[in-house]
Amino acid sequence: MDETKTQGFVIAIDGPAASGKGTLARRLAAHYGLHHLDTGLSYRAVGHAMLKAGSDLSDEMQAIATARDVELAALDRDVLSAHAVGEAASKIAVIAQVRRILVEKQRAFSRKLPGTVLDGRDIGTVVCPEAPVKLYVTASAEVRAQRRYEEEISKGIVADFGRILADIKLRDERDMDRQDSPLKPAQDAYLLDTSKMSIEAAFSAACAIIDRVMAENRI
Ligand SMILES: Nc1ncnc2c1ncn2[C@@H]1O[C@H](COP(=O)(O)OP(=O)(O)OP(=O)(O)O)[C@@H](O)[C@H]1O
Ligand SMILES: Nc1ccn([C@@H]2O[C@H](COP(=O)(O)O)[C@@H](O)[C@H]2O)c(=O)n1
Repeated sequence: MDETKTQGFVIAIDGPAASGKGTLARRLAAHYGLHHLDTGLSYRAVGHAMLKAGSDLSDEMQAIATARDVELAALDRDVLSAHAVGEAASKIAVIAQVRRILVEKQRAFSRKLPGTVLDGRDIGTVVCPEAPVKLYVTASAEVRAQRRYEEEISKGIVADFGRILADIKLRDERDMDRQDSPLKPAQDAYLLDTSKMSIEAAFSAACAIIDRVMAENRI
């Protein structure tokens, strides 16, 4: 990585819920020595604060004010990982002004040197459309539900596969069908269907793409 550059190298990763984009983003950031931001946590922070305050999730003014207070450096994965918080996040994520506020903060983060990995739903399309590497990570709804089910079981949570699958399908619908910044692959994104790939295989496939782009662009 060239440390004299003023614009960092950005890897943009998008994909639906439980597709493995966060796992991949963290591994890639560690491997390439880049900063990582899970942008889903910023939407979760708004949802969490609204739930905690007992606010109606459709109260746009309250959601907008809450989004202004979000500090990316203070996002706590453990606090924000609850299922109900994810649901709340996807509801407030349809509010255009909330998105504008969070996207500005995410863009500022993306400029960190020597570079960044951001994962979310609109990184390649809206937050960092100029990113030299865009990955769209996906897997079938059934595979994603199975992974989430195993994750919950491993944490000692009583899990119900049917409920998880139904929630994943509902979340996909909400994220893909919203008017503002719907989840979709950027035109120049590399598609990574990990339905039949291990975490290791997905990581190797992503590295092969990134190494090629870096070599082509002499990065
Ligand atoms: N290729 C894979 N094979 C098997 N399990 C995987 C794979 N990728 C990720 N997982 C597991 O699937 C679960 C979901 O992965 P992860 O949290 O990275 O998804 P995500 O897309 O970031 O989800 P969300 O958008 O809901 O935050 C985790 O338990 C993770 O360990
Ligand atoms: N760039 C993003 C990231 C997330 N969202 C919304 O937040 C919800 C929670 O995200 P997780 O990745 O933590 O599951 C998600 O369902 C989206 O509605 C978003 O809109 N844009």
